[in-house]
Amino acid sequence: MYVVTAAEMAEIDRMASRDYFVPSIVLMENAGLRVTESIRRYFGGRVAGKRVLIFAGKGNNGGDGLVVARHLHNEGAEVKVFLLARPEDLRGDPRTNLEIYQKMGGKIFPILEQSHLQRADISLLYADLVVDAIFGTGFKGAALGLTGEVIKLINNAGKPIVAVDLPSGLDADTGQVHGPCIKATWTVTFALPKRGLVLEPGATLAGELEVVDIGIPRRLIESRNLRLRLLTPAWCREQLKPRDPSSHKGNFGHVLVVGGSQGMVGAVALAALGALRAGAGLVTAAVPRSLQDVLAAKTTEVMTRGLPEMPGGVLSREALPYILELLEKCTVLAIGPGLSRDKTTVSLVLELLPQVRCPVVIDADALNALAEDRKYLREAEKEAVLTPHPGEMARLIETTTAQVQADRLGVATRAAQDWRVTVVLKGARTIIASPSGEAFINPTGNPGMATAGSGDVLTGVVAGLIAQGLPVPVAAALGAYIHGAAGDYAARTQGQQGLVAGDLLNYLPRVFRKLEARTEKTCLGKGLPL
Ligand SMILES: NC(=O)C1=CN([C@@H]2O[C@H](COP(=O)(O)OP(=O)(O)OC[C@H]3O[C@@H](n4cnc5c(N)ncnc54)[C@H](O)[C@@H]3O)[C@@H](O)[C@H]2O)[C@H](O)CC1
Ligand SMILES: [K+]
Repeated sequence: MYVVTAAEMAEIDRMASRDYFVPSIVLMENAGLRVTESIRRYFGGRVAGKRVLIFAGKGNNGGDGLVVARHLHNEGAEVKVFLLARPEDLRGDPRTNLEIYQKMGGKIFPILEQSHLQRADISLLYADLVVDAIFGTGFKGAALGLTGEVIKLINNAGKPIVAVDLPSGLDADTGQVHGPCIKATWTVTFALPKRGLVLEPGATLAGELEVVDIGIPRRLIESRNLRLRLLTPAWCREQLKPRDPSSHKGNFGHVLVVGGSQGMVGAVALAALGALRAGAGLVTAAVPRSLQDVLAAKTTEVMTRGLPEMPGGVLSREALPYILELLEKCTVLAIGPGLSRDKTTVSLVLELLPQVRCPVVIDADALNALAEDRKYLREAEKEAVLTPHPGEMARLIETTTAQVQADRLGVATRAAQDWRVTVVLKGARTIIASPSGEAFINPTGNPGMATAGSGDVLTGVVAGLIAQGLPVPVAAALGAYIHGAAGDYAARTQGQQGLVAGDLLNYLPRVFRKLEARTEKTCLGKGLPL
């Protein structure tokens, strides 16, 4: 499902009217009807007698709200519209809908000064539902003054809130807030999700996300060369091909995992088992020689190799020829889990990577090695996936973690295009950016996954999918979705607090089964329904 900026949505809106002759008031009517339908479902099919407050701004978002008011009024709901503008300030479609609603006897209450807040406050006490139609994609900056007061009043009333198109106060493009913002129970957004609805904190402020069709021609949307998508079960299912009955393990690739150091062999085990759980045919894990037996004991199905090491149990430069020889039989390399930041290991990584001829997944301490010398990133021809968390990303681009988090999408897409790699910027709503400029936002995952080893499992899953022949950016996006969905599954079954990385390995097969079963309805924002 494509995700758009406010400007992209406005352009699509304009073209729907200008080039496809869809009158804007028809789009507004459809938008209002879809919100009304959602509200009717929320009330179990009947709105008669329900007390619904609609807070409307002066723009088209407010216009949508007036359409909702009209239909709910017609169906017998007790509707009050609080208008955050003078009626004469409304123009065009919003004005038309205001006049229709008033003509039908609908009630309008102005909120133009502090004294008007009291009536709103009292009405909120008795409300069954609040409709937020104050601001949509036209919002900029921060909701100050009276408007900010109204948003806080609504949030503090403790009533269910449905946001029209966007929670008011949210930046439609970044998902950031710079002032008061509606905390919606759910959001009904039109045509396509806006970026701010699928990036934190916007994704949380939006509540459950419902994307509704308002009659914008599909051909128009497809003609827009949109580059950002929200990962959905439907998209993931399309990437998973059923297995040929005559397949054998050689058909599903061979992953080589290189990593480990004294005290950090578990990371390699998690990555190697993640690759197997993702469906790789064979997995070899190569670690410092003194750790090989420990690793073998932890990973029955994984082939293990001991490599030359330094005192203290880190890989030495002598490991290079051994790794290159192992790579001759492998389809993909995953390097980094548990490697350590020892300077010998750093020089090994920097010498090895330019010689790797197969796709490579670079994680953890291998990323930190690249932060010491970006020559490989800048110059080498490669098929690589980098899987940094925000701190590793900050080191790679020599900035702060806060700056990475302030523009996750921009940072990931720029790095992917500058270095011609696929970047998986981990964190809430992982971003997957490809060298071609295409990007994905992953809606699955939860804070329970902020636990040691979770990233190692992801590294293995991505490598395991590449091993089976998926294009590198697709494997990275699919891997992120499935990894997060396994975490959602685990959290729903056993809670977030006690979740450990090994649990993800146990839930991966169930996520694949649900996707393969092709029975899942498409859902947004909350991973796979269970
Ligand atoms: N295809 C579609 O998606 C359709 C969308 N519709 C709705 O239209 C809005 C966008 O409408 P627009 O008039 O451009 O903007 P808003 O309604 O969001 O109103 C903004 C309004 O408020 C003023 N404003 C902006 N920032 C601030 C601020 N910080 N403080 C105070 N006031 C502010 C600004 O001047 C505008 O006047 C979209 O979200 C949908 O709900 C169509 O109805 C149907 C098709
Ligand atoms: K709104």
